[in-house]
Amino acid sequence: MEVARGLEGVLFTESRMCYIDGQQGKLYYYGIPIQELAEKSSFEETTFLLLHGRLPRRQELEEFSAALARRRALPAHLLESFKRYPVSAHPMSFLRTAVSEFGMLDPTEGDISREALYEKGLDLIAKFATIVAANKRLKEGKEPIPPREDLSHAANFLYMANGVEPSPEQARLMDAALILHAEHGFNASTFTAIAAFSTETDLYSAITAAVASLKGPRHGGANEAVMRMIQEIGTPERAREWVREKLAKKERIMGMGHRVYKAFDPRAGVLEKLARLVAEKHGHSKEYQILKIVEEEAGKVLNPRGIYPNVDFYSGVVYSDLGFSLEFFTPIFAVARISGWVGHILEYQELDNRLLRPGAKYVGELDVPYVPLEARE
Ligand SMILES: CC(=O)SCCNC(=O)CCNC(=O)[C@H](O)C(C)(C)COP(=O)(O)OP(=O)(O)OC[C@H]1O[C@@H](n2cnc3c(N)ncnc32)[C@H](O)[C@@H]1OP(=O)(O)O
Ligand SMILES: O=C([O-])CC(=O)C(=O)O
Repeated sequence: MEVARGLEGVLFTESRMCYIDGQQGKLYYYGIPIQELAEKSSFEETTFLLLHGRLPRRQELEEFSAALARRRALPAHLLESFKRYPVSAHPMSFLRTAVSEFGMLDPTEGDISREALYEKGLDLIAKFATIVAANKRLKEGKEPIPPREDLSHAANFLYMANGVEPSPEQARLMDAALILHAEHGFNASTFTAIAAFSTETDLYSAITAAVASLKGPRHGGANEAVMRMIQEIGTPERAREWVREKLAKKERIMGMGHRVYKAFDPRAGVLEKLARLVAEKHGHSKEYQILKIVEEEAGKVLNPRGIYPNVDFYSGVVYSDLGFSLEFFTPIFAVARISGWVGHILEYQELDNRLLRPGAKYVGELDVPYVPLEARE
């Protein structure tokens, strides 16, 4: 049997949730093009789609949105614990620990019946935003702000994070970003969640594992790395030379390249437009200009090899504009992706539900004699 390095090209299950055409740069959630969802949908509606496989009717959407809103507040015990987490911790470590601790507070933690999974999933989807916003406030030396039920998920997230009600335009930007990041097939973190869940572990454990996987700079952590790259480059004038030097040293340009897309990631296309909008309107033009030059200069070498900007390339410019420092970029990704993780766990349990256990080609020796300790060289 051939080794599929990095599991590339391996199909391990079926799914209806997401279709990616990597050659054409197209993405669909349950068959709906991502651009349409980003423009017309809301995080709540897209989450309903990911959990139910279809768009909600008006009343269903109202009830679903209200159910999420009711679940936003965190238990007092968890809020107290947050104050004892190290302030210096990375927000992804904070989130990973918070999800794990939240699981310990659930007396029915291990119930993985479909109904329980759905309810616990809704709880996590609602609470991720509250956890990340509370962490932001604590890092800023301020008290966490309790959620409001009268705001949309995106608007309430910004309200809790920044302490002021966002403008409709800001809420719309956050909504679009959350929709764009909500789902992407069997990326590393979703696969991690499924691998964990396939052992019939509890939902919190599977999601804790997924958060841990998203943190890595080859995956969700790349959005933070892109902003660090912008800071290192410093000025648009330096960008071309920086890229040439980087590529000459065979180093990677963060936010570019993808296992599946060999064309422009359609999400990066939408985010580029949003980043341009905030650059023109609100003065993040330096960051945006640097990215445009990096995209062009690196593209000369990388585009012919099928390497283009991915979802993590332009998102940070939008998040900065919404008041977040770079350490919070990956947690914002998680606030969105939790919907995809929960959706996939529900789907996997229904469609497949088999233990994941790949193999490796053995390349070691056999029947190696056991040498007693005294006799070893
Ligand atoms: C939400 C997301 O997870 S999107 C991805 C976020 N990650 C990043 O932006 C990090 C930068 N990108 C990368 O590291 C890669 O493109 C990955 C890990 C995302 C996907 O790569 P893979 O499909 O596994 O390809 P692999 O790592 O084998 O690279 C193939 C070749 O392309 C090159 N390459 C891939 N990405 C880049 C890049 N960003 N810059 C420069 N070269 C690159 C590699 O150096 C390698 O070259 P070689 O064949 O000469 O050794
Ligand atoms: O699909 C992947 O491998 C990574 C990605 O873009 C995502 O998780 O959004």
